[in-house]
Amino acid sequence: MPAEVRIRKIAIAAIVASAIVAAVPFFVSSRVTEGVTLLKRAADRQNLYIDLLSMLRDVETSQRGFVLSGREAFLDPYNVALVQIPVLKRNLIKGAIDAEEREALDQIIPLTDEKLVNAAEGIAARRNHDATADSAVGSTSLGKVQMDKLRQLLGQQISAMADRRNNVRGTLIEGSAQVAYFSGLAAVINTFLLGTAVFGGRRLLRERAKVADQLRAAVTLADTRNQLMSGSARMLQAIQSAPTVGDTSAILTTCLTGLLPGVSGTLYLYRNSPDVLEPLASWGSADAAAVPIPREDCWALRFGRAHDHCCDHDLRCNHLRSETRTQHLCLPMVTQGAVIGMMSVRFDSLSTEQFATQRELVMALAEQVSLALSNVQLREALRAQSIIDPLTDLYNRRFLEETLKRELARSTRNKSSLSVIMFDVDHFKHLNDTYGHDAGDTVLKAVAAAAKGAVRKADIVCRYGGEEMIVVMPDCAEGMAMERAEMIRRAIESMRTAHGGRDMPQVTASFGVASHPVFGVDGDSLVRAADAALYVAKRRGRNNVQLAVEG
Ligand SMILES: Nc1nc2c(ncn2[C@@H]2O[C@H](COP(=O)(O)OP(=O)(O)OP(=O)(O)O)[C@@H](O)[C@H]2O)c(=O)[nH]1
Repeated sequence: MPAEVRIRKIAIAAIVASAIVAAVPFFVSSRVTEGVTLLKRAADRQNLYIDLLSMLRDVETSQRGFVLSGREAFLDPYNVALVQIPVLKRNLIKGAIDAEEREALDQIIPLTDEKLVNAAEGIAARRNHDATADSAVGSTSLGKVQMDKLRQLLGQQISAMADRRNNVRGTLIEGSAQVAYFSGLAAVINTFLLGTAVFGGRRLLRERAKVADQLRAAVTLADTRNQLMSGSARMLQAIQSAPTVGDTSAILTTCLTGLLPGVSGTLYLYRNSPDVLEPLASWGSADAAAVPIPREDCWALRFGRAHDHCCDHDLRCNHLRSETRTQHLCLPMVTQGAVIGMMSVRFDSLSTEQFATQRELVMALAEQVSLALSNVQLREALRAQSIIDPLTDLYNRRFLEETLKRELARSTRNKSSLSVIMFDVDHFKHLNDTYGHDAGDTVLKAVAAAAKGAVRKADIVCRYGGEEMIVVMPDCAEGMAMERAEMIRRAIESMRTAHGGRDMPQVTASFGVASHPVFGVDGDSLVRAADAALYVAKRRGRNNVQLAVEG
């Protein structure tokens, strides 16, 4: 039964029961009221009988005093009684309580009248004769007999009224006890019903508050999930658009801090070695200067599955040895069956419920981030393959052409200079023919490395084709380019190589230098000018640097 219906039923029962219980004392108390009226009536009647008796005594005493003394003053109480007794009689007759009393009154009233007549006769006789007149004395004697009878009858009524009062008083005490009992009972029952209704109401309110809390929590959870979904979608989109894996570092730090409140961590990737994890990004309160960690330092990578560090009994990874007792999770980052890295996560002061939710979220995010990062890695690799010459590790000709075009445009825009150095290994055919093609390859690699080592970071060293190489030097005028070419020449001349356990002979190279805009305004004309200068260098005995001729 729904709680509301239950409460409504209890409330109706409480109202009905209170009405019934309240009516009981009312009925009981009406009986008490009736008893009080009876009590008062019995008391009034008792007083009437007492008064009548008292008046009759006055009549008796007055009469006797007057008969004996003949003094009128003795008749004062008699005269008062003559006025009062008729009133008393009327009241007694009018208010007779029951047949029994009426029967008694039937004796008392006539006897009272007779007594008054007797007294009047005695008094009259005394007035007419002297004090010793027989009639006066005789009436006094009769009066005494009458008085004795009246005293007896009135005494009986006074006692009867006293008994009646006692009975009514007993009934009243009993009624009061009943009123007290029922009032107490009513109070107890009402308190119980009221308590039940209040308790039920409170329970209902609590249940309602609980449901409201659950609803609020569900809405908050849905909001949080929506925010998470849109936040993680934004992060993944940003990762996908990053040109290199290195560029995803800042994206991960920013986005993961926002997406995972109360969670800190570091994301590691295998980059240059399959045995060493290199930190890519840290977020939250994790150490931003995380260091590379050997693969075997992490149990998650050894087991190939998520590894929790929740209590002292969990195996603790070496890379977490300095961490105190917070909850940790190490998570291999797997994509298409291959482990590309590891996420080490710390949960800062989360409740058990929050921990479970955040852990689930971290697992889901790690999976998505793994996929996105592996896409970036793949794209980076493909891109590198398409622009990097696999033998010398220099940029290839395609990249050179693109770069030259872009750099020339920038140079024109900025009105800055740009130089191109073209160089070619001398007598390379002879070296190939003498030591073999593989030995030639070794020398080419060494020449490329020497050239790269002799130029600035901003300069772009490319393999133009065969044993020909070009260096594009942005913001570099011809004088500086000549110097730089000379440095490369000396670096090649002084390098020592070996192949197949045999020392290779010293190699040299010839150089042609051309600068923009003096020797050419576009890439082709600039390269042609450098090539022409290189040709001059070859003709002038090789192993030298020549500046292009203004054309
Ligand atoms: N080992 C090797 N040889 C290459 C490669 N590319 C081109 N060559 C060779 O480089 C040689 C270039 O020879 P040439 O153009 O005659 O020039 P050279 O022998 O260096 O003579 P000069 O340039 O006049 O000093 C050819 O024998 C090519 O086969 C390469 O990738 N590896």
